[in-house]
Amino acid sequence: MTIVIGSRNPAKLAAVKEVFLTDHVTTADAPSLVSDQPFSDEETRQGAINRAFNSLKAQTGEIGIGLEGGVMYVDNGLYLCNWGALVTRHNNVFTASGARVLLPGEIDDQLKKGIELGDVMDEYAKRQDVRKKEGAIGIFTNDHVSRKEMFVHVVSLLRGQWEYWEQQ
Ligand SMILES: O=P(O)(O)OP(=O)(O)OP(=O)(O)OC[C@H]1O[C@@H](n2cnc3c(O)ncnc32)[C@H](O)[C@@H]1O
Ligand SMILES: [Mg+2]
Repeated sequence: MTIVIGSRNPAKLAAVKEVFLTDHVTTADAPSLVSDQPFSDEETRQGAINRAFNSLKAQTGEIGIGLEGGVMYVDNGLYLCNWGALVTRHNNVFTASGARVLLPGEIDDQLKKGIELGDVMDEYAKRQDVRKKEGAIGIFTNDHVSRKEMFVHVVSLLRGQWEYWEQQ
């Protein structure tokens, strides 16, 4: 079985390989068709769904997976939010979201200026490619949960739903 993932981000790729216990994962340039920095649950989820559909259009495979990172407000606090979508060749869609953590006000201020979280995090943490490694979630949880681990949970939720509804 070949899985197509709509991203070349290594944290996302590693999560899919770990959950599906396979190296038959190909990466595709799959547009999310939402903002580079989604700002709500709805927009982030839609980005994941679009990436999943577009990855199966770009390359042949049994399932397409889209993983999208975004942020959202709860009251006045800006939280990290992440969504995943799994699409089958019959166009059935399964979705799931990831853990949320609060981002500090100064990150919120930078994002309001239109800078992407990935770039803001490198500057804030004085590290490079945070988005491909521990992620903002790793920084703000003192490395207890990495971006890959967070996506492992999301992809497990996708795989489990797909098995429940289609593999029995
Ligand atoms: O190559 P793609 O798959 O697009 O990977 P990406 O790192 O850009 O990730 P997303 O598009 O899913 O996320 C949208 C933006 O939010 C950033 N982002 C989301 N979650 C993050 C995290 O945990 N740490 C750092 N940046 C994050 C990301 O770098 C982008 O600027
Ligand atoms: Mg991106």
